[in-house]
Formats: sequence, structure tokens, C-alpha cells
Amino acid sequence: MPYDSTSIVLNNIGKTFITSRGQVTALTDINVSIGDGEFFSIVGPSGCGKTTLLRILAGLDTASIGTVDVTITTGDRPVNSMVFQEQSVFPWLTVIDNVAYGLKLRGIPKKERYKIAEKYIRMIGLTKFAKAYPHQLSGGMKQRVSVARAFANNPEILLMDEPFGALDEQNRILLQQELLRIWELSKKTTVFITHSIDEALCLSDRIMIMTAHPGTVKSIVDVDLPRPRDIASIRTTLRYNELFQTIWLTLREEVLKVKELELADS
Ligand SMILES: Nc1ncnc2c1ncn2[C@@H]1O[C@H](COP(=O)(O)OP(=O)(O)OP(=O)(O)O)[C@@H](O)[C@H]1O
Repeated sequence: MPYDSTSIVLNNIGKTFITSRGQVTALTDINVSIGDGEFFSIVGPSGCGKTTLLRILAGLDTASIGTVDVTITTGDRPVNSMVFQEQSVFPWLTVIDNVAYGLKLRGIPKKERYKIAEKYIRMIGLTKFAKAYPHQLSGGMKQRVSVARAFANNPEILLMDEPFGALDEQNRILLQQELLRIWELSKKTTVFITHSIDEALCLSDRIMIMTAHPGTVKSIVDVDLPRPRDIASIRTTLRYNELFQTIWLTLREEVLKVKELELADS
């Protein structure tokens, strides 16, 4: 690992939900360390526990077994910020107030929080829309606001659950490139869930492939593609294609297991 220090350590994480139909074991034996400043993606078949794992990391849910250790560098920053698949902007706030929202909660004075928010609004190319309300924006623009808000909070770690999943391809590529650019400037530890092998390859330092339900770590692949990355050109490289093939072959076995289980249940 090229990282000097560790940002997140997941020790033996397991999660069992108790439901009216009995117990559902979503996660088992997850052991992984994520480096400080690493872009770490998680792929896996549907229902393998990706969102559950991210929610545990975010503190929105608790593990049934195991521990999550997050290294805190300073006490005055939020531990994490999460970006969800669905746009989670507040419709009653302008773009700048949405981006500055977390800073306001932390009691940062208006002038200062606007200065920080303006910097990220500039980075996502929405300066002209700073005073606009979400209903005046497209879906892609709203998702950019969510990304800017997460970065403006300056958390120890950034957690992203399929943030571009609902976007059309053109907007997705634009946002992926923007995310890469902002991440390269900030080198913020990022955990990113995606269904797209391509997206994971374009963005990540490492990709964790999960097994089918119950989810555990099947393998972790080092993405040794050079940075800074240009998404259009990285896809044309031989190494990208080799990595894509390796990941798909590993993932395919798990996706087929899910299909078999679905057939057995039907
Ligand atoms: N609150 C809950 N109560 C009961 N079971 C749950 C709960 N949340 C998740 N599960 C179950 O845990 C398993 C993992 O779900 P999770 O949403 O984490 O998977 P996922 O990999 O994110 O799925 P997808 O790729 O389809 O979004 C599934 O079997 C799901 O039904």
C-alpha cells in the first residue's frame, strides 16, 4: 500500500437484520483497511450489502459484530459526509445555502461559509446558479450541488452511495471527471459504491469486489492506472481493459449466484 497512514479500519464487520420473517445476514467477516487519501470503491451484486456497509461506516447503522476505526486528524471537522444516489438537496434553500448548510450547522459565520461554498460552486461550474433554487436546476446540476456540499463540509472521509447512478451518461461522465478533479486537489479519503466497473476503474485507487449475499470481501484489485486521469483516454488503454476483464470475471460468478438463488426462490 502506498499510503503513509490508515484512515479507516473495518475489523471483522458483520451485520444481521432481525425481520418479521427471521434473521437476514447482510454482511459477514469484512476486514479491510483504507488508506488516508485513498479513493476506494466497492462493487458487488445487487443485495450483497454495499449500502449496509456504507451506512455502518457513516454511523447511520451499527454493526452486529466487529468494529469500525476512523482516524481523526482534527477535532473540528465532521467525521464523514455522505452523498446519496437520489439528490438530497433542500428545495427551500438556494444553491449557495445548500452547499454551505453543513458549515452553518457547525456555526461558521456567514461570510466565511459563503467563501468556502463559492469555492466549491466554482469547482462544479455552477457559479451563475449560486442564488438559484433547486427547482430551477436539472437533475445533474442538483447532484453536483450534493457533491459540492459534501466537499465543502471538509469531512475526514467522503462516503458516496452510487451518486451518479440516476444520471444520464453524458452528465455522468462530466460529473465523474469533476469528482476526479476535486478529489485530486483535496486527496480526501473516499469510499464509493457503484454498480459500474467502468466508473470504479476510472475513479479508484483500489476496488473491493464483494460476494453475493451474505456479503463479504471476495477480492481487492489495485487500479494501477496513472493519475491525473482523463476518463475518455483512460478507457482506451490496454491496462484498463485487462483490469475490466479481471473484475468482470470475478464479479460474474457472484452475479450468477444471485440469479441462481432468485430462480430457486421463484
Ligand atoms: N433495514 C433492513 N432490514 C432488513 N433487511 C435489510 C435492511 N437493509 C438491508 N437489508 C437486507 O440486507 C441485504 C443487503 O442490502 P443492501 O441494500 O445493503 O445491499 P446492496 O448491495 O446495497 O444492494 P443494491 O446493489 O441492490 O443497492 C439485502 O438482503 C437486504 O434485503
